[in-house]
Amino acid sequence: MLRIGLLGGTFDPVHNGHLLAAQAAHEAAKLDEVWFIPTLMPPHKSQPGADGDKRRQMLEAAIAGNPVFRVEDIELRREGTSYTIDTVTALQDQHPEVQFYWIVGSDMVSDLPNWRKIDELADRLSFIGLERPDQAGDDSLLPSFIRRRLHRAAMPPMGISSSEIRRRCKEGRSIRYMVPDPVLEFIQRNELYES
Ligand SMILES: Nc1ncnc2c1ncn2[C@@H]1O[C@H](COP(=O)(O)OP(=O)(O)OP(=O)(O)O)[C@@H](O)[C@H]1O
Ligand SMILES: O=C(O)c1ccc[n+]([C@@H]2O[C@H](COP(=O)([O-])O)[C@@H](O)[C@H]2O)c1
Repeated sequence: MLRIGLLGGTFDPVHNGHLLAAQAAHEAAKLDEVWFIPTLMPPHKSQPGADGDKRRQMLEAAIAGNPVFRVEDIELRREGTSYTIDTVTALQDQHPEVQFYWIVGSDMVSDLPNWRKIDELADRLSFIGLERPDQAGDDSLLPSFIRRRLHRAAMPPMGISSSEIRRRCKEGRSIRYMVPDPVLEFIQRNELYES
């Protein structure tokens, strides 16, 4: 059975922290592939700054050349709020032969109990929760049905966020080495995040 990790996010824009997170999950959980899933409308955030197609193009540019990374635009093609349960249900229907894992950043693990239909989601797949090697995540506060389905994967801390990148662009500061060069070129060419 193919083992595929799903990394959902706004990716506004994708940055090196996302790529390292995908790589760490790939290695720790012995995944065959990681699929990046850009949200159309994130459940717990304001609307993205860049439109879905531009965020998808930046992702494609970021992962080019890595045969085990792929962009899955299922949420961009579905109207309304991008709930993970809807995405996972659809992907499992389309790929019954695949074992899926949902990858979550260390800051997101404690939020899992608030996700839509989290009990059904935890029945459908396991989670890979990234954690800093020097700072183990405290899972004792999570409900046991989530804890049972949570695998931890160590990742060297990388203090980069999309909001920091957008802030830097607005201030005219450099984001070089925070995003892959093709993403930097795309942002500059399209004058993204300048206002
Ligand atoms: N630097 C990072 N290290 C590890 N995981 C990350 C990092 N940045 C984001 N993630 C994880 O990647 C997923 C998608 O994140 P998202 O697209 O919201 O990026 P973000 O940088 O957190 O964005 P924003 O700053 O706009 O909130 C989430 O699970 C998030 O926890
Ligand atoms: O389905 C939910 O209720 C839910 C609540 C919060 C976050 N998520 C998903 O988690 C991923 C990361 O979220 P975010 O807010 O960091 O972009 C993204 O794919 C979201 O759709 C999903």
